[in-house]
Parts: sequence; structure tokens; C-alpha cells
Amino acid sequence: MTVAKGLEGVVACTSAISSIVDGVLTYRGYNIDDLADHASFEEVAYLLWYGHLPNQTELEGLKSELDRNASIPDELHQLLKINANRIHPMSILRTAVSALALYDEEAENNSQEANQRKAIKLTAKIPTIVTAFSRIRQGLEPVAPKAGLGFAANFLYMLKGEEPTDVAAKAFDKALVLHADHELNASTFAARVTTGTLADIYSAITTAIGTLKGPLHGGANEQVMATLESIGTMDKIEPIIQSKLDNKEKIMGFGHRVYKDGDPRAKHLREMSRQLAEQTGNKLWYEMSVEIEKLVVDKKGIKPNVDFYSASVYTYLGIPRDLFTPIFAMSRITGWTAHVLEQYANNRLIRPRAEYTGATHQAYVPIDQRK
Ligand SMILES: CC(=O)SCCNC(=O)CCNC(=O)[C@H](O)C(C)(C)COP(=O)(O)OP(=O)(O)OC[C@H]1O[C@@H](n2cnc3c(N)ncnc32)[C@H](O)[C@@H]1OP(=O)(O)O
Ligand SMILES: O=C([O-])CC(=O)C(=O)O
Repeated sequence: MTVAKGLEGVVACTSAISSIVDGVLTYRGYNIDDLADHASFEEVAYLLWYGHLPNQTELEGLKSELDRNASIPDELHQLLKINANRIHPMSILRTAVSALALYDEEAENNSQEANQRKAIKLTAKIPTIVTAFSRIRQGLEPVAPKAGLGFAANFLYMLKGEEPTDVAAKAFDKALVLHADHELNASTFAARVTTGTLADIYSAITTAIGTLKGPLHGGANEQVMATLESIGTMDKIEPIIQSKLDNKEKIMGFGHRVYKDGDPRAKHLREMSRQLAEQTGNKLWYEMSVEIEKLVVDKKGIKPNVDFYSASVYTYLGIPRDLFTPIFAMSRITGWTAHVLEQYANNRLIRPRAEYTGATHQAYVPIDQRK
């Protein structure tokens, strides 16, 4: 057997959703640069799910379905209250999404139509869960979703209790577009593995959220901000980064399994960070990030990934650090569910092999004779 550690280079399925070829990322054939500059998150969600960009009527239809499904059951508010201040928001999100299945009468209906409806329900409810949890742990009442605001603005509204500026809503919308899908990343693969057993979509998304949480994947964005905060000032960057590299520590937000010459999403987030730094008058996080990028590229030849500049962007938008990965999930839910739908439509159980390296020919010893 040939073992590809970490499945590097293994092509595990065909997919018509997103592709990375020669460092270029496309969703359904549209370059991410064009989508980031021109499309709204709702347009991108529609594109990922249905394979084409929506016309105006289709887009309005999706937006009103998202608005209609944005509230969460009262029992979930109780779950959030009991666990506020005790549990990481990603653990809450994972548990809350799993619990949503208990309140969905079509949770076990695996038809394509039901799963398309569930993709919309999940996408609509995740922002409500994340913001309700964030407010409850600050001792504040959750803010109910407001129809008509749009997905990105509604999240910021529910988080802060006031409607965001146009600039903030647009920047956040763009960040969501950039995170929506990414071929066979670890959490999407995990979702497809669960789907491959013909389990329900809530099980697949619960799997995906658990997988996104880790710091080598989506959890890196929170760790990037932790690094920036722990360094704190420009003069400490060089010695701290050098010592991390000397100790063979990973610098969070750098490196990628597929992109060896840079992540095409990072330049958009770098520019957004620059603009928000100027608008907020707080240039520290942006300037520190640029300096760290220079050092890591010079010393190690490794470039920033999507998580690196998203950390300062979210901080400039006033979002708490431990909500960064839930926000990633809030966008990636569209990609995950698109992949789940694609997997159901052309399913085969996903079951690779392992090369056994353990002991062999062991003789069974009765328990009273064991040392
Ligand atoms: C949304 C996302 O999931 S994007 C990725 C988010 N994750 C991070 O930012 C965490 C930091 N980065 C990493 O840990 C890795 O680059 C990963 C997990 C993204 C990719 O991992 P792999 O493809 O397995 O790369 P691997 O870990 O084998 O790295 C190859 C070499 O680059 C080095 N390297 C890779 N990333 C980094 C990093 N961030 N900092 C320092 N060195 C790094 C490794 O130490 C290794 O060096 P070596 O050959 O001298 O031992
Ligand atoms: O593709 C990956 O391995 C990780 C990543 O960048 C993403 O999920 O956006």
C-alpha cells in the first residue's frame, strides 16, 4: 500500500462546486476575485447551491427564505443561557446545530428538496445562534433578526443591537463571500464522509463544525488574533516571530496544503484590513500583520492564508476574537451544504484503507495471568 500522509495529493471525489487550479480559486467557474468584488453573499450562496447566479427574482426569493427561517426555537435560547461563559462558541454552535434537528420535522427526510430547504434553514439560523450566545454571555438580551437588512448586515445588527454602517456591512459581506467554499478542505471532506453513509444533513454539518474548529483549519483565525495581541507592539514582532520559527512553532494564518504560492483570498482581506485600519484610525493590527507577513515570507518562504488578515478585519469590525471561527462556519455552511447535496446526488460510501503498523500474532492471555 502507498500511504499519502494527511491524504496529500489524493483526489477523493469529483465535484462541480469549486476548484483550485494553478492557485486560482473559482466557485462554479467564477473567479473568486470577481465574486469578491461584485457579488453579495446571498448571490454566492445561490450560486453554490443551484449552480448559476440568481436573477433578481431568484435572489429576492432566497433573501426572503433566509429572513423567514432566521429565528431559533426558545429551547435553544435556554441551551445558550445555561452554557454562556462556560463553553467555546464553536462548541456551542456544534451542539446547537445538532439540536436544531430536534425541532425540524423534516430532519430525517433525505429528499433533495428537503435537503435544499434544510440548507437554507441552517444558513439562516447560524447567525442567530452565534449572536444570541454572544449577547447572552455579556448579560444582554438577544436581538431578533430583522427582515430586509441582508445577511451580513443582519448579523452585525443582531451582534451589536444597532444597524451597521454601509462600509462595515459591505466589508463583512465580502469576507463571507471569500470564505463560502473551498474544494475538499478538511471540514467539507468530513461532511462528505458523514453524508456518504446516508446520514442526515444535520449530522453532516455537526461533523463539519467540529472539524472546522481545530487550529490547523478554521480555528486558526482566532489564533492569529491571539498571536497579534500577545505580541502587542511593533518592536516585539521580530524577536517573537524569530523565536517561534527557531522553535519550529507554526505561525498561525500561514501555509496551506494546496496553495504553495499564496492564497488568492488573502490579498482581498489584506486590502480590507488596510481600509478598515484607516477608517477606524487604529492601524496597529494591520501594520503588525504586514510586518509579520514580511518576516514569515522572508525567513520561511511561507505565505498568509485566508485566516491571517481575516483576524484584523473582524477585530476592526468590533467582533470578539472567539467568534471568528463561528463566523467562518456562518459562511462555509453554504459550501458544506452544497457539497452534502452533491454527495447525496452521486453517493458512494467513503471508506479508505489504513496500512496496519501494530503488533501481530498476539496470543490471548486470560486476565488473571496478565502483568
Ligand atoms: C482555512 C484554513 O484551514 S487555512 C489553514 C489554517 N491553518 C493555519 O493557518 C495553521 C498554520 N498552518 C499550518 O499548520 C499548515 O501550513 C497547514 C496545516 C495549513 C498545512 O499543513 P501541511 O500541508 O501538512 O504542511 P506541513 O505542516 O507539512 O508544512 C510543510 C513545511 O512548512 C512548515 N510550515 C507550514 N506551515 C507553517 C506555519 N504556519 N508556520 C511555520 N512553518 C510552517 C512546516 O513546519 C513544514 O516545514 P518542514 O518541512 O521544515 O518540516
Ligand atoms: O482548503 C483548505 O485546506 C483550507 C482552506 O483554505 C479553507 O477551508 O478555506
